[in-house]
Amino acid sequence: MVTLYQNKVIDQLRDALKKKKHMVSVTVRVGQIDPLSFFAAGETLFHGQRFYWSDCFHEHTLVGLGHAQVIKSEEKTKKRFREVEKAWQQIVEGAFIEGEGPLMFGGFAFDPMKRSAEHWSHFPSAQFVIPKFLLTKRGEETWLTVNVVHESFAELEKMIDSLFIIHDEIDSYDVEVVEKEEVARDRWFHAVRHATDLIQDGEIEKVVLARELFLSFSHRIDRSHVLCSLREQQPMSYIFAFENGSSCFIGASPEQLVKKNGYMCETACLAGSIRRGHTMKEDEELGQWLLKDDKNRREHAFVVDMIEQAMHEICTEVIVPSEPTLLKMRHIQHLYTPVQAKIKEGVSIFSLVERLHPTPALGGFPKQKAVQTIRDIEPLDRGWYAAPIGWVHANGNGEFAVAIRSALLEDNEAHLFAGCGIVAHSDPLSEYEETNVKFKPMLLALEGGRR
Ligand SMILES: C=C(O[C@H]1C=CC=C(C(=O)O)[C@@H]1O)C(=O)O
Ligand SMILES: [Mg+2]
Repeated sequence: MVTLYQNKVIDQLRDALKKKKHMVSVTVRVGQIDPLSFFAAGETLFHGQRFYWSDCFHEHTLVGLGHAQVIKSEEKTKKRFREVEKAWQQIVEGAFIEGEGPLMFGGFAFDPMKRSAEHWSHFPSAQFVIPKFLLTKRGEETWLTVNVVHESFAELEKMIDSLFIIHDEIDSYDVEVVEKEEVARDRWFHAVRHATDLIQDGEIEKVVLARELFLSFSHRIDRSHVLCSLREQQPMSYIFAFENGSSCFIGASPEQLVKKNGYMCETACLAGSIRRGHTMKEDEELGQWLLKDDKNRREHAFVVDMIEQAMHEICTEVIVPSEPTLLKMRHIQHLYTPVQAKIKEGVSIFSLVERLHPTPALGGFPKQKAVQTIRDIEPLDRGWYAAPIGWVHANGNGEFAVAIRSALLEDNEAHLFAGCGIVAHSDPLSEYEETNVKFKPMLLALEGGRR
């Protein structure tokens, strides 16, 4: 099925390629296409090379298919942020751009110094991709960007045609859990007690400890179905998926790391949690309790203080509300303080990410000691969990979320991750319960249910 815009994109590409630049990026306006159908349309041709992103308002959605170029870093230090930035600048400088321009999507490992698990082997210290096909939906408008490095027209035409085959609604999904294991449960409890000892001895003030659930299912996990459930069930979260080889990192995170739009930037402090109530009255009472609870307010205050300080170093006009409010997701409510600022001249989105990661909502406080403590006592490899994931446009704008409430999928298996902020008066059992609530969004989406 060849439509008007498919012809248009091919014609524009034909002209653009005459410019003999390293990469050609052409964007055309297209009609209404559901981003998830587009993701599903890439299943055969681009399996292992797809990504999906939608922001927490579900107003800005990106779907990438295929790899025009890939930026990878195995650098174990902060240099990885600059390596990625440099490689991206070179690509943008060498590109011929017609229309919106290319963007890249990808993420970073939480702590490249602690890499051990085989299941994370497809996910390096940093990896970003410039897709061959990028669908962008903002509000009611949709664009298709085609990025070409070395591709024949015949191949391109074939690919484009295959992407516009209309897919039926993604319907219900029948899978059963055949195995469920709480990975290193006892060692996690031990780590929490160890952390509270360190805090009480004054060694450290806060540390976030994560645990892992391993699940295997009766059938291969269908990534489009999981995204569809997440999109339906978590309307206030960033929805993301990043395929790499046979693995896919996927999730629905309520936590923004940073957004840059020209000179303006936003970030958010999200820490301190309680479940949702069964009735409106109970929900309201739980929320009020959370707003006043000392232990949760401490967890939250570390994040606000660190982010405020980091922002003052690279921004001006930093606005931080004096009191947190509640951010209510389907299963959980959090203490939430949004932050806005004006970025100083020359500060890129990469420097913002480098400065902020990991905030005390994911690492702890002080930062270096917290990361070292996690490295020493947490019984798992976080891989890309709790690390920055997001996009950067050729114009320097971009947005990153913190990849929590997430899972790593391979075939019929899933590794789920959830953590909690440990402070002086943390009770191991309540922290354990808190992580159980944080597992729920992914569990529900994987099981395909509607609880
Ligand atoms: C580390 C996670 O959550 C963080 C974000 C919000 C609230 C948190 C908390 O209350 O402990 C955590 O700091 C996770 O979901 O895996
Ligand atoms: Mg907590």
